[in-house]
Amino acid sequence: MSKLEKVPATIVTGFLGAGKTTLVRHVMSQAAGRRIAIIVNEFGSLGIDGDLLKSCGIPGCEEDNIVELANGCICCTVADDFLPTMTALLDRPEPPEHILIETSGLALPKPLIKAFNWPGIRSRVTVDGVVTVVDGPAVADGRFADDPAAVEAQRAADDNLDHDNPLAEVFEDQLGAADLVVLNKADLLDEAAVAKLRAEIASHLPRQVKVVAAREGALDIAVLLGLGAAAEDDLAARPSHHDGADDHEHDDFDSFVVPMPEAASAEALLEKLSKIAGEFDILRMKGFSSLPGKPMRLAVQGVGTRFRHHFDRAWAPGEARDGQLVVIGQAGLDKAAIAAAIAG
Ligand SMILES: Nc1nc2c(ncn2[C@@H]2O[C@H](COP(=O)(O)OP(=O)(O)OP(=O)(O)O)[C@@H](O)[C@H]2O)c(=O)[nH]1
Repeated sequence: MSKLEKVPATIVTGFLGAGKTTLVRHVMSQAAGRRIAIIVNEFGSLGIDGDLLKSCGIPGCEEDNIVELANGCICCTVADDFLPTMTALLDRPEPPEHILIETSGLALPKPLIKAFNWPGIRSRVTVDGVVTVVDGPAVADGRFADDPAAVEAQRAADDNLDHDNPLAEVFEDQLGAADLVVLNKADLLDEAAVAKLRAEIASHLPRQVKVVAAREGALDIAVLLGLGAAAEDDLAARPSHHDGADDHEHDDFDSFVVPMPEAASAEALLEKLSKIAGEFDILRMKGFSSLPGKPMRLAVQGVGTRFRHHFDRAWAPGEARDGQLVVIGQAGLDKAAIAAAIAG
């Protein structure tokens, strides 16, 4: 790459648990020696996504290549966190050939795209494309849908209101910014459901954007990278519910960390967590636990009531085998009751 060429950056966005980290891992598995740096941003404070990437064993996912921004959503911390991080990456003796930015599941992509117009980086890096990952089954379950009666009632009081569901707003902002939509978790959907979801997603897209179905974010790197969108030059085509607003808040959502006791088995733990997720309508849980006598750490992931686990790495000698779990949901979660249920 000549010094005059801008480094392309791909923004991977999508709601909590849609499969962004899984997709990033898949891209890295196809890097074939290409120098790809990853910036990963999380809403929860444990830095789990970064940890899972670093321990995945794929060449390129070494610690040096991954920068974690765990200080809230990237859309609100662009000036403090994102820009210095970007500058530091570009100033490396061997700058990355491509940069992947995984936003938090609650981040609005537009302020991040706008940041690429800042004088310090505008001439050095460009948004190659915004890839929006969609959790197919969650959309099919109506997670992002409004209650039409509630919207009508609230609209009577507020002309500007267009959603009663805060998830719907984040979902639309993420689709509004997309250059490519990945309809993920197709393994959990039949053909008719995929066709219906394509139509539903298209109804939220402000312009013609390709929608590709995927399992585990497994798409060819040539489909995902090299879109050449220069999204920072094209902001008007990417509507946001927060256009015109100087600032926005994430106070519709809440996140906290609770200790997770040692469980008898992975199956028993997952069954218990899934029940709690349903009971308290929790959106996302992820964390680590220890099993008696097992040398490996158990990583657990929940999206709604759907859970998965794997053993991610050995506990280090002398390391406290303390389990921890990040819980994310809509504001007003009963933290004490959830912590008690997990401890019980
Ligand atoms: N069944 C199924 N599960 C998937 C698929 N892709 C990802 N998952 C699972 O969904 C869960 C969430 O995946 P992640 O890749 O961590 O999602 P994310 O969007 O990075 O999550 P956040 O960073 O918390 O917003 C994990 O348990 C994944 O294994 C898929 O295509 N099918």
